[in-house]
Amino acid sequence: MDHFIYQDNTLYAEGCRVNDLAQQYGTPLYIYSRATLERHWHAFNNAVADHPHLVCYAVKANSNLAVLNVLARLGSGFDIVSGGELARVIEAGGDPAKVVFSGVGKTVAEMEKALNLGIYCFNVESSAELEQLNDVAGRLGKIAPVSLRVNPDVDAGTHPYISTGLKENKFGIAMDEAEVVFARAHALPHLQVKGVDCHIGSQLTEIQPFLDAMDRMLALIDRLAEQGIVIEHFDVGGGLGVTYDDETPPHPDVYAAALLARLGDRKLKLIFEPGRAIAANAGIFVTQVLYLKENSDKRFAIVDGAMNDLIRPALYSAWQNIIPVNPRNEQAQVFDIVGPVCETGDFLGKDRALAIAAGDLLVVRSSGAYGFAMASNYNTRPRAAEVMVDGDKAYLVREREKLAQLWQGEQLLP
Ligand SMILES: Cc1ncc(COP(=O)(O)O)c(C=O)c1O
Ligand SMILES: N[C@@H](CCCC[NH3+])C(=O)O
Repeated sequence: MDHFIYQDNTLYAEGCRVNDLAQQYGTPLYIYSRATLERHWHAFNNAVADHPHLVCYAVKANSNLAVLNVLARLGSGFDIVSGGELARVIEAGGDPAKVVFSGVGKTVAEMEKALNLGIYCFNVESSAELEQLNDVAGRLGKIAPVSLRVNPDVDAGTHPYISTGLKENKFGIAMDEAEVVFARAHALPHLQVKGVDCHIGSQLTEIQPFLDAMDRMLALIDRLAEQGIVIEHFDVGGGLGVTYDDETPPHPDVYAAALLARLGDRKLKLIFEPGRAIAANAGIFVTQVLYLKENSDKRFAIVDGAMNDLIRPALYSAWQNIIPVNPRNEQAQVFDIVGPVCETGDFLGKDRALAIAAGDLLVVRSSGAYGFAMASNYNTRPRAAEVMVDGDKAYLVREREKLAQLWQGEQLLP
């Protein structure tokens, strides 16, 4: 069930009118639906049913504290990639014992913090990181739980910028080195080998690449067992795609069933790191049309939201649906929806057929993941406010930045 639907010619976010939220909090504005976040998380968690597992929401997709808090209350785990994300998970009430720490560049300070909090596992991405983690753990008198992220060299069939599982990508340990690095991890005194991890990319709409990666990982796990290295969990990463346009990604039930079938009778605990599948369609981005403008071959709608707020169209040529909050019963015309930022790449959508006038509100759908999380202050624009709706209530979960806040900590020369 969609929680962003029209009633009486006006768009609602759950029980709240988007017009009212835009009026109250101003635009550009992100709106998230608690019910959708919960439904998506349960869809994942229920898909794996009673097989031992942990759903670790990928915080990078949307790290708003209220979003994290909604998921923490469901008992979610979290996949983090920085000390900042770890701090936010803790602030939001997340359980550090359900945190996995991914990323190719963990610093000593981040390792210390995570060890002191007692996270579930470090997903280690190189031999150098492994040695560093062993040293840090030894210094703190701790044993670091580790999983090695192995690069399976499979083509995820997604945008090259968000494909991570090919051998030319910077992520993970090469398959042909994996056994040597596992043996080293096993031998190091301040590490405990727990798992094998892989993540092959984002916005995957087919199951096959996941299964190809899994087959390679399971073969590795079997070879490790022969060497006496017992693996407790297999972290399948994130990457399950969503529908932005006409994509038909597998439902979590189908995806999980396919993975479980591949597992056979192995007793491995499964860890999932979904980000987009939970957050993308739980959020919308609301922007107001400032001006309409026409030149000899293009019609533009200049809106108050821009690439600094939502960079996916500019960065990946990503297509996200753009709809009016109050549809007009008039002839549609074709517009490029562009922001005020001084870049030709500053567009939210191109060639969209819409009936609109200055002052109208537009919604960019599927903006809950990699929307606000990738926002910047480019062109010294304050970042948008964020609102969470819960039935007919709405909560401001992050204020719009004020210009003065942008200058916090900045100084003139003496
Ligand atoms: C290690 C890791 N885990 C999980 C994710 C989340 O991916 P997605 O949002 O596609 O589920 C990412 C991002 O691609 C990632 O790099
Ligand atoms: N930011 C990307 C996804 C990257 C996933 C992070 N590993 C997107 O918006 O599609």
